[in-house]
Amino acid sequence: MVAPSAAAGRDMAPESLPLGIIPTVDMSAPSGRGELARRLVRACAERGFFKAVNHGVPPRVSARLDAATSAFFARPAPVKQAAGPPDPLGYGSRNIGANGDVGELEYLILHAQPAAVARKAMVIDAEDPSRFSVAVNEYVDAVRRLACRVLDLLGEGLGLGDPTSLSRFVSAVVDSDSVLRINHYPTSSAAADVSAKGIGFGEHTDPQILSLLRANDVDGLQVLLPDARGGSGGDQWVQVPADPSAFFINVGDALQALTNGRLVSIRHRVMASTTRPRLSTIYFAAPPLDARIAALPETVVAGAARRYRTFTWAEYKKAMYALRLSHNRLDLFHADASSGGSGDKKHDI
Ligand SMILES: C=C1C[C@]23C[C@@]1(O)CC[C@H]2[C@@]12CC[C@H](O)[C@@](C)(C(=O)O1)[C@H]2[C@@H]3C(=O)O
Ligand SMILES: O=C(O)CCC(=O)C(=O)O
Ligand SMILES: [Fe+2]
Repeated sequence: MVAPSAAAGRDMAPESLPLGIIPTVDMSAPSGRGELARRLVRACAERGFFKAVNHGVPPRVSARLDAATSAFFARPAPVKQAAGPPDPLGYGSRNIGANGDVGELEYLILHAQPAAVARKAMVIDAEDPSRFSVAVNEYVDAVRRLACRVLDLLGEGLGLGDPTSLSRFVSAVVDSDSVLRINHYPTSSAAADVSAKGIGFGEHTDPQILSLLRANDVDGLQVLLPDARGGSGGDQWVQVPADPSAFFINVGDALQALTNGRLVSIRHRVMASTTRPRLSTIYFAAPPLDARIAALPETVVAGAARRYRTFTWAEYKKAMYALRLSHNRLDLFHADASSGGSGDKKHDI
């Protein structure tokens, strides 16, 4: 499918979003907190995705992390391989997950928790492990704060009785199951293995609550937007123009379930660049393993059915690791799906 270019993002107008426009949200709230909360809800309900500017993560914190991760990817292959294979955390190359997915990239997945980062840093930067740990922990702190702020605003915009109900899932430091992933896409060449077919990272939704992505100035990220005309043209892959100063934030499967489908987990992918390498860093804000994921009562419209059965994050992860990248894994937890279903076929939205 050919990817049309998205129009340059602008701060959103109050009416509904034109197709192809990447919603851009100014997190400094020039129009007030209430308006910011409404804009975030609309972006996450209509697109499942937005570009955050003036987000408050200090540029020096991002620059320090980028320097540390770029230095790692520049090291000889055997040094990098010592931090792998991904189990599922650690260094990996070309293989994504354990079920046969491949992409034109190498990556590092870290448990976003200080003790785990310190252990991995001993292999990643044996010369000065604390240099790596400090860069990662500072970044994780800043981006976790941003995730909580977005979730609190979404809680307000959704009219939750306790607006912190969403951020509380991801605010823990020690019990956190959040992960930091750094993807390095070298330039793809004609000689690249045909099995990856120019795909940097194949289409998927993110399983967690919220994903916060920052990348260098190399394009490649695409999001799948629904056909506005309602049928004939089909969904469209839309290119997201690169902006290294912004965060691209998307709803994950768990947040879709927590809001009974009101906020949507968007499908996205990365196309490999033929000209310059892409470096992206994604913080996946996740609940603790024993957290119960069930639609918050305020998101279940009166008389409507609950779309998903209750599950723990550990249960969801088990299912996710057993499946291919492109699988629509939330379907397995649909209330109508086999066991555990309510039998009520009515949909609330
Ligand atoms: C094929 C897979 C890779 C993945 C685990 C999975 O079995 C299905 C979900 C994939 C994904 C996508 C978002 C994140 O990049 C990721 C770290 C995650 O949490 O789910 C990856 C997993 C991975 O690469 O291990
Ligand atoms: O590397 C990117 O830009 C996005 C990758 C992605 O979607 C992911 O790792 O889940
Ligand atoms: Fe993703």
